[in-house]
Amino acid sequence: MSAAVTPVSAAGTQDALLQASGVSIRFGGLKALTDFNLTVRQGDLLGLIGPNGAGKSTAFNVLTGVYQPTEGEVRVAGQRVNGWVPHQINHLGLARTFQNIRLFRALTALDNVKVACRAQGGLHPVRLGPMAKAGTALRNYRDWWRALLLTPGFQAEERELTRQAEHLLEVMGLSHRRDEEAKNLPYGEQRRLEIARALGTRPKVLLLDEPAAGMNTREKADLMVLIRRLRDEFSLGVLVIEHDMKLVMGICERITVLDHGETIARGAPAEVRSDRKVIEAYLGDSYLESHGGAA
Ligand SMILES: Nc1ncnc2c1ncn2[C@@H]1O[C@H](COP(=O)(O)OP(=O)(O)OP(=O)(O)O)[C@@H](O)[C@H]1O
Repeated sequence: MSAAVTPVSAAGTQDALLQASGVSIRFGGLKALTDFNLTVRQGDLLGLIGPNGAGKSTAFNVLTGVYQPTEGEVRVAGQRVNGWVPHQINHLGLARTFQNIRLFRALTALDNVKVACRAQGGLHPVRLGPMAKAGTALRNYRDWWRALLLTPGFQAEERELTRQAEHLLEVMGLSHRRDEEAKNLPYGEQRRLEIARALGTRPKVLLLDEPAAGMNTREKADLMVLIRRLRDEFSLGVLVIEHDMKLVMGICERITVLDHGETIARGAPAEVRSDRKVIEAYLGDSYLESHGGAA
């Protein structure tokens, strides 16, 4: 099914948690993403695939405020976020993991998640007026003293943050790593810790950039089950970039395929994997042969 056959529907935009409309971005002469459209709603489990350099990570970076679109619009929870920076967009309920793991390597697994849980309690300084900024500064000053004096209120908050972080470690199967430094965890567990940390910010939409990279077959199979469980348990919309076709085709209900920044196909896994353009640009005929032919 081609992208032209299934345009993004304008219907139901109110319940869209994340929406990209006509998003393009250029780096000098290179159009890294052209007229990109995507809608994520609660309960969605969507995939974004394509060959190396197709624009997948660029799409994530535009959606999360790392890059600003040259054209088009990004909305999170109905709010236009063009010009916003990543932590502001995160506060609206969008969290992500990275292709190259970005944990606080010298912090324990627990503290990595606690940092995220704590950050969610903060404000959006860039959007605040002078009065609100002064209020934030005062609050920071007060919090600094509370932490220094270990007031009962501070200790109660700490206990609650620890409880939340421990729960997320448990969900991600990492309780046994609670007090280990992130850098000492096996690669697959570091990837799961990144997801736990993203969940710490209490997102409504979770973007996973190659979550199975570097995992063995068993870990990938477990991850498939886990991603579905997270979607259901945390009432999320999930968007996954992944090169492992078994994983993408196995869990995603709809898939968008990019090539040279253009959306060349969009649809259910069965439609996408039998699309001639997708086979030519990405899957290759060997994929077809090993998966019993195409339409
Ligand atoms: N900051 C940047 N400046 C210049 N060019 C960039 C920048 N970021 C990405 N690009 C270019 O945009 C294109 C898309 O890159 P992107 O990383 O999004 O691809 P990808 O689909 O994620 O690839 P991969 O599967 O290898 O991660 C590439 O040609 C890349 O070199």
